[in-house]
Amino acid sequence: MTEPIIQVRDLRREFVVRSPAGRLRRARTVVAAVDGLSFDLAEGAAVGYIGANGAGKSTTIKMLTGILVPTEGTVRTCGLDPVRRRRDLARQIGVVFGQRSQLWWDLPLAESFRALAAIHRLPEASWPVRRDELVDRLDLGAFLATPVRQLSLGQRIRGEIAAALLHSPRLLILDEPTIGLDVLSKERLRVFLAEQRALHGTTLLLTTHDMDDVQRLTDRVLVVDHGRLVYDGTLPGLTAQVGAERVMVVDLVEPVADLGPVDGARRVAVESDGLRHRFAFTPERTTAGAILEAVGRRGQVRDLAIEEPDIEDVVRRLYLAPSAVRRSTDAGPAATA
Ligand SMILES: Nc1ncnc2c1ncn2[C@@H]1O[C@H](COP(=O)(O)OP(=O)(O)OP(=O)(O)O)[C@@H](O)[C@H]1O
Repeated sequence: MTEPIIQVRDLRREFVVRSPAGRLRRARTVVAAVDGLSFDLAEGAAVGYIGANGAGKSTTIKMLTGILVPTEGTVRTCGLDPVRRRRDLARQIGVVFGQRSQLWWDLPLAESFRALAAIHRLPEASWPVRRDELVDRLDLGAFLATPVRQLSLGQRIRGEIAAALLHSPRLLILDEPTIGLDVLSKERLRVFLAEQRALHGTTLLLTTHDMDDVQRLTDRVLVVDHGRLVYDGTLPGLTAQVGAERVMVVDLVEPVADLGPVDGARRVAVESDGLRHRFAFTPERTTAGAILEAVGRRGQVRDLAIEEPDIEDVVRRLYLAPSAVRRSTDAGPAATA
């Protein structure tokens, strides 16, 4: 069997936090941001790493990429110890932190790409081809001469992703890549990432608070809570386990005040004087197709959309029922309880 591209065993990272205790004294508390984490990622996988604020996601990613030293446990990324072999690892991975730039703030984007090509020692004969592909697919042509600090958030994130993929890494790690982007920019980014994965087989590890990112881009979900893994499995498995509902939004051509009961679905709202109807459902009870068929018998459907449950809501439900969820449905090491 080939070695996992990421292997994490009993990983722990502590931080010392000092807080005021009385007028002159400061109390010293040790916080375990990551607390006994174990998992494997196979090459080619696409994994969503999710959890509430402060759950330990960024700390894990920093250890996977060699930025932070673990307090205990082991990490191997691309078969390497990330701290000792950080330079070698940098040639095999691409990392994007949505809220922090890795580009040169005062350099035009094109110069940042050139600098990265030099750092990674990419062959002069081939790297411009890759750059042009990325510039084309990410629609960056108009901004190549613009200093990074003058780019909009959406333009900058596209630039960051192009920079992270310039050296065709085996593993792409994205920390909140769509944060702050508008709906259209998010969508374009997801299409691009899915396409890159299909073309190059790049392994993807993604932290996000956006359920649509997870749904569109990943096939496995790891949920972390207080630095511990509390779920390892598929997204449908996770939403089913916590009973989270999807919502189907149906717009009609002509208003209908009451569409009547729809088997397996719960009517959430009727809006715009009967033009828009919302139905909540779980895949165990019915399907989007069955709801559409039932609605179509009573009115003419103009448009529809499915709203996924909110990640924060799913995670909250998961935390509320911890005993039910501490299991692993994927191959590989069981989630640590
Ligand atoms: N340098 C640090 N010093 C002290 N505490 C830290 C440090 N970095 C992280 N922490 C703490 O560790 C915990 C985990 O933080 P981390 O940033 O990994 O969470 P996260 O899951 O990425 O959160 P978010 O979704 O808000 O980005 C938090 O309680 C945080 O306050």
